[in-house]
Amino acid sequence: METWFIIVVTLCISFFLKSIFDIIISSNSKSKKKLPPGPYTWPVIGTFLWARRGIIDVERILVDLKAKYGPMITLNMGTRTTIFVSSHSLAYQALVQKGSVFSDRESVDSNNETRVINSAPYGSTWRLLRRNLTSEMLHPSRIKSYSKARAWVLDILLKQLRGKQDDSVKLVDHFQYAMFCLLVLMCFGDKLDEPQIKKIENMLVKFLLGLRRFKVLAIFPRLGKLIFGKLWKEFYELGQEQEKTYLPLIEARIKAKEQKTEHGELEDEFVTCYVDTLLNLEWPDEKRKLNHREIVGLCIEFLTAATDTTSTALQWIMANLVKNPTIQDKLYQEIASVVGEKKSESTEEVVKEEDLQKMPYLKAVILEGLRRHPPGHILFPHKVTEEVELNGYVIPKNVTINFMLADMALDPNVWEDPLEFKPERFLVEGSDKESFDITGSREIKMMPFGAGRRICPGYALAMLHLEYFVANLIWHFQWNPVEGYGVDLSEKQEFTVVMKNPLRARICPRVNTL
Ligand code: HEM
Repeated sequence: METWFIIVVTLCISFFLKSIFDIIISSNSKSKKKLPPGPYTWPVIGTFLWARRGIIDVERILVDLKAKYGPMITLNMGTRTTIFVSSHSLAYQALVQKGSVFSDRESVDSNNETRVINSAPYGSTWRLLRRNLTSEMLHPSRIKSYSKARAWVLDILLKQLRGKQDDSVKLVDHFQYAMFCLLVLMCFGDKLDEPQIKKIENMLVKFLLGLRRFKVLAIFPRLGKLIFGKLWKEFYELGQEQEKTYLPLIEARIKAKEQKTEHGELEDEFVTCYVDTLLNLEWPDEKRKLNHREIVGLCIEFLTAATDTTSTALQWIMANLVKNPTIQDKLYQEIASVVGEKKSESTEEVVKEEDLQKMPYLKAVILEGLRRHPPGHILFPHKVTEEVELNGYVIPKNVTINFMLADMALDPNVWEDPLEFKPERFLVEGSDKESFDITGSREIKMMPFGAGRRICPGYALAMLHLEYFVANLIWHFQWNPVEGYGVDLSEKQEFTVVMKNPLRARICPRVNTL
């Protein structure tokens, strides 16, 4: 009896909220145009049901719904209306041609305490933080200044792999650790020891894995604290732990810089790190520098955005090379021909960064990996700055728009044999050159890094990391499947979409006699 009562009351509240919500949406809309079509979802109940589903689940449902409703679908997810776009040309119109309108984000924090690039609304805070990252950290000259750091990390990775040549090695753990070594150095400017890096890695992985559960706290921020007290406590404690770890690193950096400046010139080794750039930054409206908590938030964003995405992509690419020995062999031949040419000049047998430009097939392998297995399947949610029309439908200011990038990358109208791993598709016909515009500025065929004003600012760095590590992993080892344990390309949603059964491979050091 009690349960029935609760269900009936919930349905009534749901229905009431839905009606109110529909009225608000339609009265806010200035034009007579309609929202894109979509199935009916109950408010409140719908919110919880959708929040419990993973992205892969939602994606599957949407791919089915596409046949009925077309490339733009509206889902009423309880208190929020969400539009999903799965067409390349509509994504291009929205993100590139109408980029100034489609580049807003949902404000996740009403107190405006968390100021990070990804969740900043399209405006001055976003512009300041994004410009700082792109011009101070991701400028080609700064990226180049970290080449010694990349060589240091490559050495760590190769040593780890040489020492663990049994079949049971979970390779992604090594890829992830390597990315953390590199990005922690770029962030805090100090080579930390293994236990410190592992601590940061574990903390961040715990946070990322918890994100799906923590999502519910953001749906009803005030109520969430009361209803999900235990979850809130876990979230809060994790935040405290991160602050406790990062604050001393920031303070150590300030001290180290002061001491070096006191003793004259900063050393060659002293490459500007992300924390240095943030310490120099000032909020123009408030005329004050960033406080240390704000810097911690931006460091967490930097590490989150750059480590998990890249190690996930690296694992998918290596998995496809293990599965396709002919492709692996062709890639090895390309690397051998470039390194072979330089053999007389160099005694070290690593693939150097400057050699990568001469390897179009390598780039094609990386692009095919990102097409077939983009680490994120749906872009971070966008919003519009004002009501706008797209494809004859209205997009009101307060709805969320999701772009389904994985679905676009598998569209058989754009990609021949979309499920096949075929790097050749990225080589220009009749030549061995690769020329694909990953930014989508001329046309969008796939967009693993997004497109338009919110495009991933780290795409060039990510491509360099992938090319450098894949080239060296193939140059130093032959990668074979483990007997009785095939390469399984099933997916699983974590922070990114990862391999459900992580890659295991038999790796044999190569004797590179050129
Ligand atoms: C394979 C590696 C990577 C992939 C696949 C990837 C993908 C993406 C995607 C899909 C977005 C959302 C774009 C949008 O909303 O329209 C994004 C945003 C972002 N990425 Fe990446 N990313 C990668 C590596 C990196 C790296 C190395 C960095 C930094 C060093 C970085 C920093 C960011 C930031 C700060 C944003 C937010 C941009 C904004 O809202 O303006 N990412 N990334």
